[in-house]
Amino acid sequence: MCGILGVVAKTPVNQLLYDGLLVLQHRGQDAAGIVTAEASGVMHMHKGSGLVRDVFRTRNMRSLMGNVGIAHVRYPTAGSASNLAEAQPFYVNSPFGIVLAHNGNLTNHQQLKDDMYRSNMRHINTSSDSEALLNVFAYELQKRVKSFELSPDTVFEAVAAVHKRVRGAYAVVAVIAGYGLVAFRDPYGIRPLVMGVHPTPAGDEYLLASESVALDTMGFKLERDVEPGEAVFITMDGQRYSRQCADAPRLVPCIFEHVYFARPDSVMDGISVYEARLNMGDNLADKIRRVSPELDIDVVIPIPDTSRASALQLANRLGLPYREGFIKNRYIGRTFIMPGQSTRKKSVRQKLNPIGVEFKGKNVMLVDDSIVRGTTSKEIVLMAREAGAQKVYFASAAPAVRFPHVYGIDMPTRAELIATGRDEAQIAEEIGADAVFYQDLAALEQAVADASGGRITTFETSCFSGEYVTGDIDEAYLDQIESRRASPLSRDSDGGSRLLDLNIGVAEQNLI
Ligand SMILES: O=P(O)(O)OC[C@H]1O[C@H](OP(=O)(O)OP(=O)(O)O)[C@H](O)[C@@H]1O
Ligand SMILES: NC(=O)CC[C@H](N)C(=O)O
Ligand SMILES: [Mg+2]
Repeated sequence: MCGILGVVAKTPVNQLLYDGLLVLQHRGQDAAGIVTAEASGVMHMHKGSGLVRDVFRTRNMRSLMGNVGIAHVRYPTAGSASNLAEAQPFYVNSPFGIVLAHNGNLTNHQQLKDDMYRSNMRHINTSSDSEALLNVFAYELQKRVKSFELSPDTVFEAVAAVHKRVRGAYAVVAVIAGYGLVAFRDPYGIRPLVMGVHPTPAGDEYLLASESVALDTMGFKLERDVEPGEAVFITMDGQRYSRQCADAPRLVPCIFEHVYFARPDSVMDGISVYEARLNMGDNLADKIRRVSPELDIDVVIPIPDTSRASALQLANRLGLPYREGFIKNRYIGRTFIMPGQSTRKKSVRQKLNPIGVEFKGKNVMLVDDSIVRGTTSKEIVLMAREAGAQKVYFASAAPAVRFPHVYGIDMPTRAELIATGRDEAQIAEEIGADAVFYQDLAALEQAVADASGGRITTFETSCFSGEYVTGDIDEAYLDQIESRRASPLSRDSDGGSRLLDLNIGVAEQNLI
């Protein structure tokens, strides 16, 4: 998952975008970038590999001038990890000059890349699907612009054309130099995008973000979500226009945002992530009581951070004590979104350390939000036993992850998933637990639907169900992404910093 921001303000936006990226850091730790735009049309970019605080220095911030801008934190799903050439935003110089930041993953990006080259004579220089997306948008806009007068209608027609050509998940913010900010969301609204307003004496300012937490902390009031298929165009001087650009939009948001990705203090599509997680805890408790009414649990312990809300509620519902048995090193990032299995494995032990007294001689119920590769659960169960636990049960607030995720979460091969080819008893054995309990999919959907007040009942659940909402994913597609990933030339080895871009600042540590 990535985090995106787009802003049209009345004063310089460099600090606001930097601060906003810091609150979206949990959505991507691989690279970060900001582009600001001046009314004259001049744009400034700085991006680099690593965490937000490592990419931007004071001197870089000073060069980011302008009252309009976009920003991105990357967690790669296409192309390769730690490849500076794929850090976002991307830039293309025609028409007008456009920069774009994308959260999601396009399922037809190879096709798009070919079409761009063969039919539209546009060169895509990286393996990033987002660069392809930018070029599709630029091409469709160029086809429609007649002069230097760019009307909202033309922008919306270009977005409508993008919806027709592009498949998969995309929440997008872009700046058209000298004209304004464009934001749009795919016709299923798989990835989130919220819009906030900040009134000033000089007029309203607008901030679009992946999560509402960025609006809260920047002093913007959450106004609404960008609708699935909708595009919003805000001119440099703050005139706002919006239009539905998809033929058959239908909100089917990604349920994994609520399970793991988003911060609990965010509200997306009107759903409080925190409330959804509390409901998951309730439903998981009911399942445990139903399938193992005699289970002898002394204490419920969360695997920090993400499972805390669900674990707390599960303990309440079962009438059991809840204890913080693992202390998290706050300086280690999220392990699931780190590239490379060996880094992830090492990080679990660096990140979490048990408090002996909570384990010694006890039967513990460990609760996590999800078990994906099993990296965390295997280490944690072992740590609980080493700390003296008698029995170790493990509960997951999400169902077993059995299918690749193709819409912006990096879990593409079935071979990597611990649940592949194993039932619950075998998974328990694999992670060394006495028993494993998974949430049922219907109960997970119910938990999130309840948090929406019953307004939203369908979710993108493919990694649990194998049903892909965009309708273009079949066995052959999954086999193809799996074989590409398994090949020695894929991902990290794609390497090389083929950086062709706006005259930008690049974090210096990457210029070796
Ligand atoms: O089965 P796995 O492949 O290990 O993946 C699942 C684990 O990874 C995530 O934690 P992460 O450390 O990324 O973030 P958190 O601190 O927000 O829980 C998630 O919360 C699970 O704990
Ligand atoms: N996680 C995401 O949203 C990734 C965006 C884009 N597919 C990339 O790999 O850069
Ligand atoms: Mg975790």
